[in-house]
Amino acid sequence: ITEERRASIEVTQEVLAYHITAAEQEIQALQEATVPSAESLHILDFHFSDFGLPEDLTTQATIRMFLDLNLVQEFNMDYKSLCQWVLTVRRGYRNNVPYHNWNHALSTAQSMFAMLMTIFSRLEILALMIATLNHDLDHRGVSNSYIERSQQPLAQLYGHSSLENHHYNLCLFILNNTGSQILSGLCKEDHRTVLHMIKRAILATDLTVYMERRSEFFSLAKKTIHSPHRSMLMTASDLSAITKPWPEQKRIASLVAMEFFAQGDKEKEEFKIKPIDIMNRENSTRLPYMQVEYIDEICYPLYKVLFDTCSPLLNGCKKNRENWLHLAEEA
Ligand SMILES: CCCOc1ccc(S(=O)(=O)N2CCN(C)CC2)cc1-c1nc(CC)cc(=O)[nH]1
Ligand SMILES: [Zn+2]
Repeated sequence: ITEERRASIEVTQEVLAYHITAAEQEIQALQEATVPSAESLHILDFHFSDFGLPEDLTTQATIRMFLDLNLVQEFNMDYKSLCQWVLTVRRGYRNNVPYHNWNHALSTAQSMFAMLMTIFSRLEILALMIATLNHDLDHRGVSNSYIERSQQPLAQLYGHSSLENHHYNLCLFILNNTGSQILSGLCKEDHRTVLHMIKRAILATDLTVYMERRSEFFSLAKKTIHSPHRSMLMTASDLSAITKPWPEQKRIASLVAMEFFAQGDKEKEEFKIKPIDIMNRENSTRLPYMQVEYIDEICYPLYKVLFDTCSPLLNGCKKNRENWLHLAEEA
């Protein structure tokens, strides 16, 4: 695309980054709040759900994770900047999208937090906590293939993994924004390293990339089980809803279905095509069966190789397979 086209799209991103900057009084409220403990927020539990958690507690839970991972002290983060950064990241998600919203970002980060508190280098922990919170920023509730097929600006700018590149770019804008530069305390070397780790981690959440590379992971992971790829931890956190207690998994699956079917509707009316199976609302009776396939093809192999021991994530995933299979047989 032409230079001015690129520039105008980047300006739009800059304007967006400006608009999502948190307001002064909500920054102060968060700054002055007494942040509840990890125990009282249940954020160390693998079965954690943020369903029903009031908005301001979701931002306090994020602050709590950064505090308990000792990231604030160790990387000399200015506390007010951290508050503005969390609030701005939260505003970077669209609350009219059923699944890829702030709740999904927080639950992805909480899964990573629970895994980290129980496996890593300090810089990696910093990178992974920032990456999980920012990994779906400004998601539009449609897939990369939809964006590429409908020639949206993002596709012209990035070509592949358009969404993930956009999520990373916004993450970078917020980290560079005046007042939310939580990495300003790092030395040049660490700063460069952590940005590189964040980029790799966010780009790794593109499920098609995970599907392409997983044979490499699985063979490799066998030998180096103790240093799983950061990107595998990202996917394990991103998909962790499949490991949650059945009521939570059912609730989240219906949000995923809502978003997929909305895209299917858009494809029907805009492209006059029949959407792929999983986005076609006429197939909603096949949902339990699709979830069993999703678990068998994507989730189970991942949790199996990451946590060969019977971990809560692996067990949660196994249990939900049984639940979906039971529903699929009833249908
Ligand atoms: C619940 C509505 C149906 O949900 C699905 C249906 C099919 C498949 S799939 O494995 O066949 N596959 C995945 C890769 N795509 C490229 C092709 C389709 C996955 C899901 C699903 N995805 C997520 C992650 C967003 C969460 C979730 O709970 N379920
Ligand atoms: Zn995600």
